[in-house]
Amino acid sequence: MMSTPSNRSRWHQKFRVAFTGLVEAVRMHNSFHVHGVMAILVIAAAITLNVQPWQWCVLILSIGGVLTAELFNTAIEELVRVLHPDADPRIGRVLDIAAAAVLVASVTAAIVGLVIGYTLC
Ligand SMILES: Nc1ncnc2c1ncn2[C@@H]1O[C@H](COP(=O)(O)OP(=O)(O)OP(=O)(O)O)[C@@H](O)[C@H]1O
Repeated sequence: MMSTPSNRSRWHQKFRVAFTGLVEAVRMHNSFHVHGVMAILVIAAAITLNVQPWQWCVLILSIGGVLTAELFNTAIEELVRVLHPDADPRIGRVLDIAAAAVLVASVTAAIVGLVIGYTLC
């Protein structure tokens, strides 16, 4: 299919709103700073240990998984703040489950990093 100027501007708009969302999430939530520092440390270790291309892929997928989980968690938190700012145990459960998704992604990523690090030492 031909890429028309209107298609291109629609895609440009999609990238623009997604990038704006990313910047907003990082600006408003400190958790991203922690994940960012961890990601930089992992990338620095991977460069120092001269990891294989497939190991790079696994590490990048793990980092992406954590950041994606944190973005969904942040989106749910922001939605709750707008739609239901009052305390409610049912809302609390939803937020706890979203936080659990970040925990699972982070622990999995840490195990992946440890396994790759162990095989290289
Ligand atoms: N409206 C609410 N009703 C019930 N419990 C809530 C509500 N808002 C927050 N909580 C409880 O507080 C916990 C922390 O929620 P909060 O949205 O403050 O995340 P946070 O600690 O600020 O996370 P982050 O650092 O990612 O912003 C939730 O997991 C939930 O248990």
